[in-house]
Amino acid sequence: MYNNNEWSQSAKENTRSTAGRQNEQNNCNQSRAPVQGAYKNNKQMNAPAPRSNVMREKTRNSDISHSQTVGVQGPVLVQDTVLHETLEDFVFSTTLPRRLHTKGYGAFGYFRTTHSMRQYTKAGFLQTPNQQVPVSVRFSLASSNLGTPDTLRNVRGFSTRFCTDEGFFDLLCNHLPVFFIRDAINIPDIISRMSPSPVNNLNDPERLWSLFAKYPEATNMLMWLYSDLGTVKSLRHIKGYSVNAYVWRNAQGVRRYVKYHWFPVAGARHIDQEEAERLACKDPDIAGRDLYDSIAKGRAVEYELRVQLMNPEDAKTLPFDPLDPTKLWDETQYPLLPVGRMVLTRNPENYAEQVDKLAFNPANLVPGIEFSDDKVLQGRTFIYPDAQRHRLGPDFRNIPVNKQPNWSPSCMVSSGNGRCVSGEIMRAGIPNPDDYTQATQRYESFSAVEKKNLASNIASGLVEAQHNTQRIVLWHLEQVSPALAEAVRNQMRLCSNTGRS
Ligand code: HEM
Repeated sequence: MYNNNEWSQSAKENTRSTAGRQNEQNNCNQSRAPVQGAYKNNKQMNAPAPRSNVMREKTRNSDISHSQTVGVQGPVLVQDTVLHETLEDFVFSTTLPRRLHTKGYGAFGYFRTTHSMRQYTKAGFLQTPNQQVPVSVRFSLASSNLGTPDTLRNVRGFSTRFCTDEGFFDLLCNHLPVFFIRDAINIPDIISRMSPSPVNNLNDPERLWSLFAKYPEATNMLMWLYSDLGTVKSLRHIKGYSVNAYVWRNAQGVRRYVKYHWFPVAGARHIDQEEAERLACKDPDIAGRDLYDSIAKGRAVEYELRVQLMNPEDAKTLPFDPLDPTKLWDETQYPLLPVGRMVLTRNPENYAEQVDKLAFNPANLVPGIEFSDDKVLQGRTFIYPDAQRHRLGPDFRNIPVNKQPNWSPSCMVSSGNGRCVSGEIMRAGIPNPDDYTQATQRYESFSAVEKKNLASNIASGLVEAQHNTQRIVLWHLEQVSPALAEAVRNQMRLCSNTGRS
């Protein structure tokens, strides 16, 4: 039990500890944040009073586990600033959730360059083998709320902050290599179709499947998301893809397009829909727990970084637009070059401060790494800090986990300096959309079991959509492969007959 003096002393210590904790929680300094002291004080403050003291303390003004009242049962005084502060602290203790990628988990460690990339980029941390920089990583579920089960069909986010001598380089990746659309202006529409109905807040298959009906360019993503790669139980076993192409520029000013790929050293693994649904009931946080427990047991979680590089001139001869994020680059034509290895060794000690407040931004680049003209990436360049101003406040860059020494807007890397670009201003689609070729290649690469699962995964959702939406989606599938469309139709009949979806 605290008397007044003890309490105010404790409160002061607590405030000090919190400030200290924040300062020490710049994830990049890799020190273990000494947070225990702060928690201990919190625990002491919240600990129930020993029973023998309760009656005696009831009559005292110093008992901060009770509101200030007139008499024992009397009304609570508005002047009770202790009560007011306590409740305000509680109400304002959380930040707003992310608009996308809401549910997530964090881990920290380091990235070591294994192969010099000097030939391709002047980025300081990629010049010499064995250079090492601290990293912060957040894994997430793209379309989620805080209660979304980890295993359900979804895109997983895989964001890494490299804390380099030249500033933060944020590499935001997804676990699937292609995206739904090729122009950022369509994002609000597709996110709204993936979200619960505004009428009743329930998931509505018609909304989701109307997305695949409306956007033919999403057909390639459909092949990836509705294969068993869309269901995952361990983040230690996912790949990561930048999806968008960026630009690397070397010291001589030569520009190359680059796509990033993470490979889990423990191997890539996924599960099927049935297993995903079973695990969603058993442990909705299974992927986060698996990550945390592995690191807590001292088992490092590792990924290898590789890149594909392309001469921008190739865009003139390729059958598709290499800056279209609904497309992959052929790995035989653009081989994966090893760059380095990331090792995650440390769990967060305070998720709210160290992970939730991380403000990843595809515009956090370092000299030698720039944007390409990919229309989705260009749309992303300013919306992340806008979202973070709203979510974390206008001072989000000064939150310890986001703070870079001597940062000012002039530290941002502006892409494309020196390029000469001209043309008529317009709103137009790309000349070579080619929405189905890669989807067909993907489908043809599947084994018999993978083809069967894809058809049944699509059918179990599509069967719930309206007839016209089903008709259009089946038409897109027909363009991919008549055999796939037929398999989905058969599965849908089966679902309707058995009343199972
Ligand atoms: C125009 C298209 C897109 C828009 C408008 C958009 C917007 C956003 C926004 C607003 C957030 C939340 C930011 C925050 O509050 O901190 C977010 C998070 C994220 N986005 Fe995007 N996004 C787009 C496309 C993509 C693509 C193509 C990728 C693929 C790599 C991607 C990967 C991520 C990841 C991994 C996160 C989670 C970051 C974290 O863990 O904090 N996004 N996005």
